[in-house]
Amino acid sequence: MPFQEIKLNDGRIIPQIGFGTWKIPQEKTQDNVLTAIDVGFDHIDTAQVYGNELQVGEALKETGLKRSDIWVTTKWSGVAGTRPAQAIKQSLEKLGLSYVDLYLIHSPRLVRPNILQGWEEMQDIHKQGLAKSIGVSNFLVSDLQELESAAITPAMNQILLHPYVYKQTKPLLDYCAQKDIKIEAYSPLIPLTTYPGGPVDKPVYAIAERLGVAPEQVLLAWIKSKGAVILSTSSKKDRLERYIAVADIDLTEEDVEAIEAAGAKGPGLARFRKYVKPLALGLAAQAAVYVAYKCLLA
Ligand SMILES: NC(=O)c1ccc[n+]([C@@H]2O[C@H](COP(=O)([O-])OP(=O)(O)OC[C@H]3O[C@@H](n4cnc5c(N)ncnc54)[C@H](O)[C@@H]3O)[C@@H](O)[C@H]2O)c1
Ligand SMILES: OCCc1c[nH]c2ccccc12
Repeated sequence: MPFQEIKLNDGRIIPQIGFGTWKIPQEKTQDNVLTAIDVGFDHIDTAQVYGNELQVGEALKETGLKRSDIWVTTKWSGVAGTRPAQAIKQSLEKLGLSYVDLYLIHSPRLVRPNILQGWEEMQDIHKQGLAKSIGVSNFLVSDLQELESAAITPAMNQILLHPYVYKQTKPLLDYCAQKDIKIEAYSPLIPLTTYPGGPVDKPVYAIAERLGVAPEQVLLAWIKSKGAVILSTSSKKDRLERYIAVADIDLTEEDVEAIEAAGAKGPGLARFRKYVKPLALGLAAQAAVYVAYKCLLA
């Protein structure tokens, strides 16, 4: 099955595979983005904190693509204490765009404990037309529940998704499906990049051999089977071509189940999740403020 047209809850259609730009050095970003577009990517994912929006913008300018032919996502990351209203203007300036397709709150840490208030700032950006769609990233069910009374339901939750975290993430996936919040899967290749030799390798390599494809393609096809948007990256053209070719790779139900059964035997969320829990320093600071307050009252 080719990549699906994923329809967001605001009616817009997002391409199912996107090229991620995290950790790409500024001096390589323009070239890497041009290569990605050259092999067929029409969706680029960046963020305020990646520090390469200017170079993404240069690449977009160089392609001469019509604005409607490319999907651009960026994120408010709270760099230098910026709030969304200021951050989006800076991002658009760097990207050389008048709007982004999708604007995300990069982490719930940026808006806790006043999640709804932070989201209302995103709604203002949407109202002004600076972002055609708005969403969140790394949000838990408890974070999303805070937004149930909001005027706009987030269109997207961009999250860590790979077979080692699937079972524990399933309640979040189910909640998002129920609220029509679509999922973007980041770091889908972690079983190969960070945890090679783990239990998922066996089914992934066996399926890859049977289908005559590469193991990374099997992992991306597994994400595709979940109806999520795939975010991946590489500086290598041949790898990017393989990612795009996942459009033509379909796993059987047995393949999907074998990958998930092996994933459930792996290390789970505690090993891989980074951008969700409150910062340890934040908690320590909160505790210190509380103690100081109690001392003042005493
Ligand atoms: N919202 C967030 O908090 C968040 C967090 C992480 C990533 N992201 C986004 O998602 C994008 C993709 O994330 P990622 O870079 O972690 O993705 P990923 O898991 O797809 O890893 C990509 C890496 O895997 C390597 N790779 C490909 N095939 C391989 C193989 N067979 N063996 C070993 N390595 C192989 C590639 O060369 C590349 O370096 C990012 O660039 C960013 O845009 C967002
Ligand atoms: O998106 C990639 C991971 C990441 C890098 N810096 C961050 C700041 C906030 C949330 C996530 C990230």
